[in-house]
Amino acid sequence: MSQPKQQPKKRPAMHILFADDEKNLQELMRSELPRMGYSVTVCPDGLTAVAALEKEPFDCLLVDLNMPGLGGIEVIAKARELRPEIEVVIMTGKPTTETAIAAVHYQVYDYLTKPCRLADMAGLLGRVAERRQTKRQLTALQHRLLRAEGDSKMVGNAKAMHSVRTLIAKVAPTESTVLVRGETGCGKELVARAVHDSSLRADQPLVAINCGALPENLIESELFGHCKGAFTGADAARVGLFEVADGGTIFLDEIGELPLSMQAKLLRVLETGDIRRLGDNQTVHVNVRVICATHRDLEKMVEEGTFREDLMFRINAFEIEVPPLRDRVEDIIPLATHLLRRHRTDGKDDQLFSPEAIAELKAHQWPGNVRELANVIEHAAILCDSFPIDTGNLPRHFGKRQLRKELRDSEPMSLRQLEMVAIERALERHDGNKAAAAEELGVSLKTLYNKIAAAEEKKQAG
Ligand SMILES: Nc1ncnc2c1ncn2[C@@H]1O[C@H](COP(=O)(O)OP(=O)(O)OP(=O)(O)O)[C@@H](O)[C@H]1O
Repeated sequence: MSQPKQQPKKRPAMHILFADDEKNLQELMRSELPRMGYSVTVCPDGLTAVAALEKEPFDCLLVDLNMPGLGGIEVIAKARELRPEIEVVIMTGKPTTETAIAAVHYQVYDYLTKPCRLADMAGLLGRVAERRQTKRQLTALQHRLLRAEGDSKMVGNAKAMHSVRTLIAKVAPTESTVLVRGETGCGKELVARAVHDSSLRADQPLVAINCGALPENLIESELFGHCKGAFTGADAARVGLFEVADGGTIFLDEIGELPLSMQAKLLRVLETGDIRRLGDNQTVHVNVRVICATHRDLEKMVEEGTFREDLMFRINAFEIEVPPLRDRVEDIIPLATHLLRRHRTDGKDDQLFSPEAIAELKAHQWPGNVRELANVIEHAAILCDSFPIDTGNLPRHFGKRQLRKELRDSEPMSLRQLEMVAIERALERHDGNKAAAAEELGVSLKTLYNKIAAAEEKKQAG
């Protein structure tokens, strides 16, 4: 006969540490808290509570302030030290200013005045549990984001990136609006994050929005929010991203894609700091630092009448130009290694790519910059069973596409001429460094010298 399936044991919604010297309350909590769906450890005094905190983690500390020996505030101070993530709820007979100040200091979530009704306690603990759940979800989301987008670490030491790093360091601690320019996928958002992370607002939110990704009618409500009923479909009020970013930074990516009507509204907000939710006639003042980015030629757009000149002057007070990846060839392999680590942890850093794969990666022109490199590396990480990654693991036709396009667009050439084009390109990319060019081309330094000498001879002869 088959055994009836055992139901998996339901995990309690929270593990609570209850500390109070009143015996009848201890008994009550021992029976009532599990009935509310929580597990509980009951302690009769402060010292026992601290010992329990040292032994195991808890979600919530429910603590009486007036206990003999170690008082509630001391227990809370110790809890913050041992378990910084714990939520604290105070129980007190008569709240005083001192306890209120201590509560703020130790980030106490809320308090219950004794004698309290069980229903009030259940309501409060329900809110604490929700808060724990939200925090857990936030951590999970941050983890997913980290896997998808990587951390904010800027990899690469190429000379072309030195001025970018210097500019970030200079502008970050100021309140200046920053315009990050550069081709698509070259790391503009990463630069914006670096500015925010090194600024005085680093512990406040950085909110990013892609101005090109939303239809015109949605972007205003996304940026400034709306009231209930402001337009068809606005079933509930919504806070805009400027309000979410209050105290922090807003990153307006692809600012060049912002429709003209929105440009005027954005300019007003940048000048006054006042925003108005759609459908509202009240304004709200926000304190937000603005960083914009674009791959478009804003000056040309101004000439063509598609971008407001006054807005351009407002946002380009300080510019950072991120160089394309093809101008920092020496960063390609360190970047590829860094990007590969998003997917694979095995293999030694210096044995992840074969010399041929390295040559192909370095020779590619990377029109999609680091984002394109990230995609190529993700593809290779999936295909490669064991390291090193070889050319066969790179996407099909990778590297050849660019050459084919150049060949299509060029005059007819001999093979020797074609070889020289490749050599000249490699030398250009490596600032004339022949050893680096030879490595990229997959030939020895001697062969490279021979080929250059032969080409010179031919030129002089004819
Ligand atoms: N120097 C770098 N070091 C590490 N990772 C980088 C670097 N530059 C770019 N990346 C990574 O490449 C990807 C693209 O970068 P990012 O989104 O910052 O580019 P972007 O210029 O803002 O792109 P778009 O033009 O599409 O908005 C991201 O995953 C980012 O983490």
